[in-house]
Amino acid sequence: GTATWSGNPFSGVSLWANSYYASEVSASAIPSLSPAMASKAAEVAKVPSFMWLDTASKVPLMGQTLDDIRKANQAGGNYAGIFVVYDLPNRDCAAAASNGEYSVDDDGLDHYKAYIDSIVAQVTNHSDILNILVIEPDSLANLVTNLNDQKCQQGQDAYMAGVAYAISQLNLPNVAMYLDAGHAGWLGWDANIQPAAQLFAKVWQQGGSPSQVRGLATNVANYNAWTISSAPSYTQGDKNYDEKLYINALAPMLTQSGFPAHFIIDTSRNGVQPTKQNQWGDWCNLIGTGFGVRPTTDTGDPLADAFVWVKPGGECDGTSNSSAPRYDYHCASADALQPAPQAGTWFEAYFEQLLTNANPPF
Ligand SMILES: O=[N+]([O-])c1ccc(O[C@@H]2O[C@H](CO)[C@@H](O[C@@H]3O[C@H](CO)[C@@H](O[C@@H]4O[C@H](CO)[C@@H](O)[C@H](O)[C@H]4O)[C@H](O)[C@H]3O)[C@H](O)[C@H]2O)cc1
Ligand SMILES: [Mg+2]
Repeated sequence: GTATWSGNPFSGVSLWANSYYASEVSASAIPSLSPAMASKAAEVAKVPSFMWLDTASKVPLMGQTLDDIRKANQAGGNYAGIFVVYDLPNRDCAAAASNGEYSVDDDGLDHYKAYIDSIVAQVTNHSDILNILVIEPDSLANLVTNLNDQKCQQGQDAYMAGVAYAISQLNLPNVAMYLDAGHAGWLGWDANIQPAAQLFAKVWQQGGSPSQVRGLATNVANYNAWTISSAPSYTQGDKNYDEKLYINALAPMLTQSGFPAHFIIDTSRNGVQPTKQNQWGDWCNLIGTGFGVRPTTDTGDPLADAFVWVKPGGECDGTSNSSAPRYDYHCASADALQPAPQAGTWFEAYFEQLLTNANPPF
């Protein structure tokens, strides 16, 4: 029958650890590790992390993953698929490291709609499986703080229309969605948080106030604590200096704007607190980080549906090679691990850093 959800979509399901990430670990990590570390690495591959659909050509891989899940569920499992929708035109507009395949200058919004349609087809062909989706990391957050950046300014309408299209088309019984909401260090500031709440509510309403949007995802591909006893120095006076403070400040503003939201928080790389950031805005391949709390619904906060691993630990944030395409200077900063390959490709030294520093340990 059709998979459905109500309340917390994470309650009562197991999350799927996809074979794409497991193959990255087994191909690139295991062979170069000591036997002791190799067996720990094999454990990491079993932790469910989100699969990023960062090109249209990745969508068939979503189908293969859903086929794997179907087999496991027919064998008695109750697995949900976990995917990131991530292909807006002018993607990652304020940075260079994760720019995508589509541009507003080249019919990007039409290409994006076709990309969304292909995801809808996969979800529809697997209506027996629950899909939990994070929608477009860094997109709306960039519209809050970076409209001074030309690529963000030019992409603004496509971001709004693209996200509205995505949530209206994916408003299906076997889908639960969380819009990306940056993180405490990005939007938690007094100057940013209210405009952010209004923007999230506006996009949700422009998408038809879809029932299958459960709320927002925070800290995606970032390193903030869920909760920390005192404000680290790099938080520079932002009263929302961790993700728990951020979502508890944001939630009532969203409700006031007519958007009742719950949250998921990316804990894949926040195991070491405080971080070693020189600046809170240092987002690329941060040194000294570790895998954080494993995915769970046991968050201790009614606003937080789950801690999840959205960023697959070991996949790079961006190249440190200044002569390479998509080079972003943040990836050559003093607190960024170098040398680093292209965004999304395997970064073995980073994986080993995360594993060595994991908290809780493997
Ligand atoms: O003292 N004060 O009162 C005060 C007030 C306001 C201040 O300004 C705030 O400062 C913040 C930094 O502290 C800025 O936050 C950074 O913004 C960047 C985008 O511009 C984000 O980068 C993205 O990160 C993603 C992964 O998270 C990457 O996937 C993506 O590629 C990458 O582009 C950083 O995370 C995020 O930390 C805010 O914009 C800025 O408004 C500062 C001080
Ligand atoms: Mg990125």
